[in-house]
Amino acid sequence: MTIHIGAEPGQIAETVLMPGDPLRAKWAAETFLDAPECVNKVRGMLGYTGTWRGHRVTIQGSGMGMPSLSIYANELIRDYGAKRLIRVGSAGAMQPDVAVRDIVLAQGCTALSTPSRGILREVNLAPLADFHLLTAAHRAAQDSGARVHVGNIYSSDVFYDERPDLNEIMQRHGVLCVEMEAAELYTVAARHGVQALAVLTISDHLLTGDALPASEREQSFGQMIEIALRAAFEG
Ligand SMILES: O=P(O)(O)O[C@H]1O[C@H](CO)[C@@H](O)[C@H]1O
Ligand SMILES: O=c1cc[nH]c(=O)[nH]1
Repeated sequence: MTIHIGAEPGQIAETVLMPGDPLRAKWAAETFLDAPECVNKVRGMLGYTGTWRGHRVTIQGSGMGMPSLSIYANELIRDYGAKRLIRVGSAGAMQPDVAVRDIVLAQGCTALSTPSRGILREVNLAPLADFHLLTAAHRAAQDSGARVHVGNIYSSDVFYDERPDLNEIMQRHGVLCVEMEAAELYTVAARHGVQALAVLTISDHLLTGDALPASEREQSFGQMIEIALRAAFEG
C-alpha cells in the first residue's frame, strides 16, 4: 500500500492504463478485461487489475491535472514496479483538420510548467512518448480505421483558460490539442526509465465549438482503450 493506492504488493500489473476519470477506469476494466479486480478505492480513485488476451493489465484513474497524475505515476513506478504507463484521455482539438472523435497520439508535449519543474529547474526537458509504444499505437489506430494524428500536444494547468493568446501561439506552432496530464507523465517516466504514451480522443473542438455528445463518448473512448492495449501487447 502507498499513501494514495491501496493495492497490495503484486496487485498492480507492469502495464497500466491511466484515464483521468476513475469511472472511465471502471468502465474500461469491466468492458475490456477478463476477471477485473478492484485494487484501489482510496479517495475514490478507482483502479482495476485483470487480463486482456491473456496479458495482465491495470487500469488506474489519475485524476485531473498534472499534480494528481504525478502522485499516481510516481507511486505506480516507484512502489509497484510499473514499467509501461499509457494515458487514455480526452482532449480539445486546436487545429482545423483535427475533428471530434479523432485519435491523437502525443509524440511530444508542450507545457508552461510541470510538477517536475522544481527538479529540472532551468532545463526545458522535452517530454517525449516512448517510440516503440508510439509506433505500435499508430499501427493499431490505422488498423482500427480511426482518424489518427501524431504530433505535439499542449498539457495545460487550467481548463477554464483566460489566456486566448496562449491557444493562438500553440495553434500557430502546430500543436494538435490540449489536455492536462501528459507532459508530467512523460517527464516522470523519463526520470525512472519506463515507457509512456498518451492516447487521446478528441471530445471537443476549441475552434469550432463542436463537442462529442455523451451518448457517443463511450464508443470512441472504447476505440482509444483498444488502441492502447494493442500498443502495449501487440507492438
Ligand atoms: O478525460 P481525462 O482523461 O480526464 O482528460 C481531460 O479531461 C479533464 C478535463 O475535463 C482533464 O483531466 C483533461 O486532461
Ligand atoms: O483538458 C481538456 C480536455 C478536453 N477538452 C479541453 O478543452 N481541455
